[in-house]
Parts: sequence; structure tokens; C-alpha cells
Amino acid sequence: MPPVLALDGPSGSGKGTIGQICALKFGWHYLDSGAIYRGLAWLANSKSVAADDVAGLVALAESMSLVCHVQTDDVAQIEINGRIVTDDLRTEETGEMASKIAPLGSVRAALLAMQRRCRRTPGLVADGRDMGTVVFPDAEFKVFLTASAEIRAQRRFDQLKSKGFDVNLARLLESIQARDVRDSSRAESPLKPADDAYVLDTSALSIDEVVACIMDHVNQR
Ligand SMILES: Nc1ncnc2c1ncn2[C@@H]1O[C@H](COP(=O)(O)OP(=O)(O)OP(=O)(O)O)[C@@H](O)[C@H]1O
Ligand SMILES: Nc1ccn([C@H]2C[C@H](O)[C@@H](COP(=O)(O)O)O2)c(=O)n1
Repeated sequence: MPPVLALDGPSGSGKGTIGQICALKFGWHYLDSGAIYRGLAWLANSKSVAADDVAGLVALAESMSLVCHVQTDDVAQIEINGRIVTDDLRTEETGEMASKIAPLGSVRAALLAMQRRCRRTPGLVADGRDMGTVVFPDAEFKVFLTASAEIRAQRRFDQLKSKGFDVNLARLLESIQARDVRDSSRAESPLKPADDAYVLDTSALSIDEVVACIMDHVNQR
């Protein structure tokens, strides 16, 4: 099987940014699994499928086609059913909905095969919450990125502000904290480091320093 670098962690810990840089450095494919949950949430919102309509969500998941276009200078562009929806997926409304549907076991099961199909030669960098624990438990490399909620909220604030969104730091912090609780306390595939993961707190590290730590870790193994 092609090698996998599983990159897990809470919202805003840098998985997407760092994952894309690592994928480009290795020349590997990149999977943004959060985009899959956000994509399903966005589709559900746009088709008025409720967060508790499990059969409706599973049907949407099974018919969803998602392509992730890695960029050298920006977040990966996400295409769903033929349409680029990157900015729609990053809204707090979509993130909230994603976090509500993510605990549903049959929804997760419907999205599992789609994620595993991304494991292709020469390798895959996969970012999410359960890459190292559930989706790719046999991954060669497992990294769990973390940072304080305050730092993550500030990073998200700066990111959204630079894209012209009208954002409120206190509300972002509240939303990140609520999502942390939901993601880590759910019964199905909770957010947690795999037993064999390298846990890296990025609160005081620059993006380049985080990438260097991961490269050192990979090269040592
Ligand atoms: N070590 C770092 N230092 C400074 N800024 C960072 C660092 N890591 C990430 N960032 C910035 O924080 C923001 C959030 O990062 P990113 O979107 O990669 O997080 P994420 O973990 O993928 O979040 P989510 O799970 O919600 O998709 C981005 O603007 C990114 O550039
Ligand atoms: N492997 C994954 C990826 C994401 N989720 C859920 C949890 C998040 O609240 C939501 C959006 O993810 P993000 O884009 O913020 O990384 O999707 C999950 O349960 N499992």
C-alpha cells in the first residue's frame, strides 16, 4: 500500500496549511477530510436536508463527488459535483453543520470508502480528526497538531479577515471551543491522538518551524 502521513488535530491547528506544504514537498496526494464533512454539510444545507435526517444525509454522501485541488499559495480548492465551493465550505455556518453531522455513525461509514480511495501512489498526506485512528490506522507516519484555542481563534480571525469576511474574535473563540468539545466527546471516531502519534503543540511555532519538525520526524523513521 502507498505510504500515508496522517495529520490530525482540532480546528485551526494548521492541518490544512501544513498538510498541503508537506504534500507538495513529498510530491504526494493530499486529502482534506474536513472538506468532505463540510461538503456534505453544505450540500445538506443547500438541499434543506436536516442534521438529524440520517437517511437523507447518507443518500447525499453516497452521491457526492468531491475533488481537492492542491494550491502552492492558498488553501486547497474544493470542487463538489462539478462546482468550486471552497469559500462556501469555510463559513462558520457550514463548519457548525459539519460538526453536527460528523458524530453520526452511518454518515461516517458512508464517507469512509471515499477517503480510503485517496491512498494512491506515490503516497498521501491526509488531514482530519481520525486519520491516524480510524481511516488509516496503519499509516506510516502519524502527527497530531494542537495549539491553544485562543491562538487558533486568532489565526482563523486573521485568515477570514484577509479574505474580506466580517468576523468577530470572541464568537470565533466560542465556536472553536464548542467544536472542540463536540469533536472530542462524540462516541464515533472522536478527535484524539493515535497511541503512536507524534503530538506537536504549534502555539509558539511558525508554519516553517512546524513543517521542519514534521520533516525531522519523518526522516528519523
Ligand atoms: N504555526 C502557525 N503559525 C501561524 N499561523 C498558522 C500556523 N499554522 C496555521 N496557521 C494559520 O492558521 C489558519 C488556520 O490554519 P488551517 O486552516 O491550516 O487549520 P486547520 O487545522 O486545517 O483547520 P480546520 O480543521 O478548521 O480546517 C491559517 O490561516 C494558517 O495560515
Ligand atoms: N476526519 C474528520 C474531518 C472532519 N470532521 C468534522 C469535524 C469538524 O467539526 C468538521 C469540519 O472539519 P474541519 O474542516 O474544520 O477540519 O468535520 C470529522 O469528524 N472527521
